[in-house]
Amino acid sequence: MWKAYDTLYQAPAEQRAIFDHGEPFLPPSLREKFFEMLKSFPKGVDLKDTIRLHKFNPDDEDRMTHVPQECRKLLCAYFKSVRDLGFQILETISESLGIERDYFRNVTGNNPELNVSIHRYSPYEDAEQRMGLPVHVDIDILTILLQTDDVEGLEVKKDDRWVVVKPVAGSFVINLGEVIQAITNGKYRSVLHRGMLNKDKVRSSVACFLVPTPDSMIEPIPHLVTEENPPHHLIADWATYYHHHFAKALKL
Ligand SMILES: O=C(O)CCC(=O)C(=O)O
Ligand SMILES: [Fe+2]
Repeated sequence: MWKAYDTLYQAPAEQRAIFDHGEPFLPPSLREKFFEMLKSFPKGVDLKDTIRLHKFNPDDEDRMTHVPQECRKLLCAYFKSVRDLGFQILETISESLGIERDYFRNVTGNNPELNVSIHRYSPYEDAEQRMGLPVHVDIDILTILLQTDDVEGLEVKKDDRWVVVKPVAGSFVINLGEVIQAITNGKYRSVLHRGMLNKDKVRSSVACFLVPTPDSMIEPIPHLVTEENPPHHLIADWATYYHHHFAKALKL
């Protein structure tokens, strides 16, 4: 994957403009408001560059003519494996809940498409302004994250403290997204996290997001809803849920 990363980042601006979705994966109606909000973010935000592949279907290599030819095969092979790993983890979670193995995959529309964020965090001296990616939870089903082996930066909130997720060579970080939390009615929780800059090294990460199809209903598994534990989240199709999430985040 790192070879493909280099190819993507070395691509000339005109070519990058074609394959890079550019802005975050937002509902179109909220884009303007989001960009306004971005202006108020701390300076450190400018020190992260992100290439975004939106609705990336690794089964569709032949139709991927916008992606640099030299890394097309590699990207498809990598994201196919990563998607499979994600589906396997979902099956394991299903087993732990006593539901059919392919429950999550089915209720989220069996989506072959992924969203991908390929981050490059530049080094930054000023310790006060080190954040590259602001605090958030992933608004997807599940995220499979590859990070540079030897540079720390990812932090998760645990018991009101920020804890560094130390890179382990040859491993992925798995983040549960808000969709898992909604479907399991809080039994599995998504975690607050952020991406910090390093004082003297570049840090890179590749986040692969499993997402529902727009018309999938996001609703809790019936046996996880009780009188004491009513539904925690909005029950709606994914397009509505997604819009609602960002509207709330942007305080609309
Ligand atoms: O760079 C990282 O380690 C975090 C990336 C991330 O959280 C995201 O893209 O949602
Ligand atoms: Fe994230």
